[in-house]
Amino acid sequence: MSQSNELPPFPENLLIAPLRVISYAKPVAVDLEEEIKLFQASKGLGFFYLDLQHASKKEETLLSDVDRLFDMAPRFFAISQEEKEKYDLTKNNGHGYKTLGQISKDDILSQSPHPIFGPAILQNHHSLLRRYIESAQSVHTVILQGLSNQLGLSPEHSLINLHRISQPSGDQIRITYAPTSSSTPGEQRMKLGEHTDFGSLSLLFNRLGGLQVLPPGQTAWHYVRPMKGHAIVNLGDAMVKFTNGLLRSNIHRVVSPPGSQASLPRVSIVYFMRPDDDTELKRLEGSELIPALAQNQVEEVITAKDWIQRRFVMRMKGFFSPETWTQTLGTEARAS
Ligand SMILES: O=C(O)CCC(=O)C(=O)O
Ligand SMILES: [Fe+2]
Repeated sequence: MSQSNELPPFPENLLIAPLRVISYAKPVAVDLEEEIKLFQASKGLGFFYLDLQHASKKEETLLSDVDRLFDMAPRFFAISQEEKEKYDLTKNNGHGYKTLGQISKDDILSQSPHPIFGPAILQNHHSLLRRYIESAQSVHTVILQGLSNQLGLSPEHSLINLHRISQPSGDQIRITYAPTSSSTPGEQRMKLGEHTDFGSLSLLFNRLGGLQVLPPGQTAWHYVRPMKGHAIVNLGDAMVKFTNGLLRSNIHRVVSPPGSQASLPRVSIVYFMRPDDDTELKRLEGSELIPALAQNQVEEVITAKDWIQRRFVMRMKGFFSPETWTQTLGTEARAS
C-alpha cells in the first residue's frame, strides 16, 4: 500500500494559500472558462492546483507513476555514500545527487552527448522515468497551449515552440527527500529556503504539507495544502521574462510538515519544464497583452541554458540558508 492512505491529517487551523483548482479533464486548452481561470491564476498567484482525476487513461497512468516514484524515493536516497559521490550534483552540471535528486530529461531520453544514467536503482526504473517525463511534458504542453491562447499568440509565436521534448533543455525530474528530525517537536525547520523556480512550469506532487507561498502584497507565509489526485503547478522565472512581468513566478519555500505530519519523512516529486537550451529569455513578440519594454529598458541577452547554469551555481552557494536568498535572486519581487 502506498504511503498516501496512511498519512496523519493536515491540520485545520493553519493559514492556507488560496490556490485555484483548474480541471485537466475539461481539458484546459479547449474549455474557454477553464482557460480563463488558468490565465488568471498564472497572472495572480502563479500557483494553482491541477485536478488530474476523471481525466483520461493517460492521466490515470501519470498518477499511478507518481505513486511508484514516491515508493522509489526512500530507496533512491538510501544508496551508499560511495555510490552517491559518483553522481555528485556539483560535478555534473546540476544533475545527480546531493540533498536533492535531480534527473535530467536529456539523459533519460538519451538526448545528451554523454548521458548519465545514474545508479542501478535509476537504471532499473528507466522506463518509469521515461514515461513520467513524457506525461509531465504533455500536461505542461496543454498548459502552455492554454496560456498561448489567452495571450493571443499565433501558432508561430506559441510558447509550445520554445519547449520541444526533442530539443536539449534543462528539464528535469527532482525528487526531494527530507528525513524526520529528532529536534524539539513543533520546531520549525527550514527544508528548502525561499526561492522562485528557474524555468517555465513546475509540476509538483507532495503528500505532506510544508510547502508555503508568500502571496503578493502579504507578509505572512501561507501553507499549500496537498490534495489527492491533484498536482500543484507553478510558473517559473522564464515565464516572467517571456511576458515582461505579466505572468507571475511566486516566492515559495519548504518548512517542516505541520502538526503530526512532522513525524514522517517528506518526499516530493517535481517535473521542471524549462525552455529549450538555445531559447533567448526575453519578451515575446506577437501579443498585445504583454507589456512593452519601458523606454530605457534594455533586456539582457541570455539563453535558457546559460541562465539556468548561472542560477544553479548561485543557488548551490545559498539554497539552504534563507539569509543568503538575495544572492540567488531570479525575477522575484518580494511582496510586490
Ligand atoms: O517540495 C515541495 O513541496 C516544493 C519543492 C520546490 O519548491 C522545488 O523543488 O523547487
Ligand atoms: Fe520550487
